[in-house]
Amino acid sequence: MSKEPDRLFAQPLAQVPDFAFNEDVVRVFPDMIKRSVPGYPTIVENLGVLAAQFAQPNSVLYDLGSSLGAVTQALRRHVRTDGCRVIAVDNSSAMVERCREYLNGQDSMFQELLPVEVIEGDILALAFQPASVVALNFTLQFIAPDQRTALLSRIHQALLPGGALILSEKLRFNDAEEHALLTDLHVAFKRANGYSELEIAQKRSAIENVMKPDSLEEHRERLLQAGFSKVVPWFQCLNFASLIALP
Ligand SMILES: C[S@@+](CC[C@H](N)C(=O)[O-])C[C@H]1O[C@@H](n2cnc3c(N)ncnc32)[C@H](O)[C@@H]1O
Ligand SMILES: O=C(O)C(=O)C[C@]1(C(=O)O)C=C[C@@H](O)C=C1
Repeated sequence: MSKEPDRLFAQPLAQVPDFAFNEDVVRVFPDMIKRSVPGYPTIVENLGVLAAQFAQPNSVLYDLGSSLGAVTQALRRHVRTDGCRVIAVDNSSAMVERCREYLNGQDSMFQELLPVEVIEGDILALAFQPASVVALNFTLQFIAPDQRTALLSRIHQALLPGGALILSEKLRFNDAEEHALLTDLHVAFKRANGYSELEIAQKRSAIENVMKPDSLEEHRERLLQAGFSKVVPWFQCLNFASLIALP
């Protein structure tokens, strides 16, 4: 994985462009996401552990919005169920290209990994195959809010009995005091990871038009509306959380 440090927002920008998963972001993404998302390494590794509990024989495990394939690699490290294969999907060609390189690297280091296919495409236009595990790891927040229920319904329809959707997101909070406290603590987390006030401020304005977090209550309601029977939060660190949704 690239070790290049994220300095994308370190210099003052006359106008901060909307955040995009382009080649510049791809180069620094492993560093960016680890220093920006509290609990990210724990979520990714345990997503593999959880997936191993829900994986059903001869089914697909989806990594939707796979970026560089961190979740796909964790699935391949942990799932041993017969006949499973991973399908990773991302609509950023820069991400997909680098993801394929990293997965080739994983293939050359380990034997008997689950087969994987990386698709460059829009998850909103995907024809889902019967799946036992679907991971949306910090991806739904980048989908237009009015498209989210339809996507989750289609995922629900594809899920096999015994399977699960694992959904990780940045959260907002309906209680203003809770929202302010956890937002401040997230800024402190970024500062402690070496980001300057300028970097934090410019990143915030880059993502505010493209990334729309929901509250835990909104997620729960929407998942139930999409047909899921049970929603179980399994991880929260500051304003970032991960949920298991059962079909
Ligand atoms: C924050 S990143 C996901 C991080 C990744 N899952 C991980 O755990 O390392 C969000 C990803 O979703 C992808 N994405 C956003 N909208 C998408 C869409 N409609 N279809 C496919 N991928 C999408 C972006 O290109 C980006 O790579
Ligand atoms: O809230 C932030 O500042 C973030 O950086 C969050 C977040 C995310 O949750 O995906 C946004 C964009 C980058 O992909 C990395 C992290």
